[in-house]
Amino acid sequence: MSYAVKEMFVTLQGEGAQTGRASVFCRFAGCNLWSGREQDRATAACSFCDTDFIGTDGEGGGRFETADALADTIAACWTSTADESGRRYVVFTGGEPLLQLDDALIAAVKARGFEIAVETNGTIAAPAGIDWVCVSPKPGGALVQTEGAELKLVYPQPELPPEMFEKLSFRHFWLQPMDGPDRIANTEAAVAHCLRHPRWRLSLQTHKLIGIP
Ligand SMILES: C[S@@+](CC[C@H](N)C(=O)[O-])C[C@H]1O[C@@H](n2cnc3c(N)ncnc32)[C@H](O)[C@@H]1O
Ligand SMILES: Nc1nc2[nH]cc(C(=O)O)c2c(=O)[nH]1
Ligand code: SF4
Ligand SMILES: [Mg+2]
Repeated sequence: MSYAVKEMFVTLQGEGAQTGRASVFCRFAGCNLWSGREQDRATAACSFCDTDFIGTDGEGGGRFETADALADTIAACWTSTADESGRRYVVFTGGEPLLQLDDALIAAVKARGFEIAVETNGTIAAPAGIDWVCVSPKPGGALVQTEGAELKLVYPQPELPPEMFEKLSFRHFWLQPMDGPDRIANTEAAVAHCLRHPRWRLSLQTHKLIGIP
């Protein structure tokens, strides 16, 4: 199958337990919970998205006809900045990456020495072979992927109180303040929740704080 990639770049993972880690970000085009058009935002299943994932016109984006072609581009992206001491790491995100990430692409990036992470809304089961699954539940999408490395709940979402998720099989439980007009109040509320409920830790979008992608 072919793959539609909005953009690809090297940066530090900004969120969750892998914060600070050098990563290739491969952002797939398209999502199952929002069209990506502003006129559809209010009625979308996920309405607070901070990302442009429409099309393939971003930096490093494009259409890739084969898994090998995309994996070669990911590997070239890594070597454009990192030395070859190993620790190759690719984060598949989007949009919703599990609409496109398949066994062939997993095998192709693994063959090039990458550890694989995915950022998903949890509405599609993750294929085998992903090393780090981060699930971020959304109100308009039934949760199918109920285990993984970390659950990162954007906070607050009145329909999704943190208690709903505490029994699920994740190693880390994060509250990430919802960015947007209420970011400061949302951050205060997330801090207050983490203080009262120590199972939850605060995840800040550190890349935004320091102005990197
Ligand atoms: C753009 S999404 C793409 C991956 C996938 N569709 C998902 O929702 O997890 C990447 C991460 O950003 C988070 N995110 C999106 N909009 C946000 C916002 N306004 N404030 C904080 N986090 C946000 C998502 O919850 C997810 O953890
Ligand atoms: N630096 C950085 N870290 C991130 N972690 C998750 C992101 C995403 O949009 O999926 C993201 C992103 O867009 N940039
Ligand atoms: S599910 Fe993820 S990519 Fe899709 S609209 Fe929501 S935050 Fe954005
Ligand atoms: Mg982002």
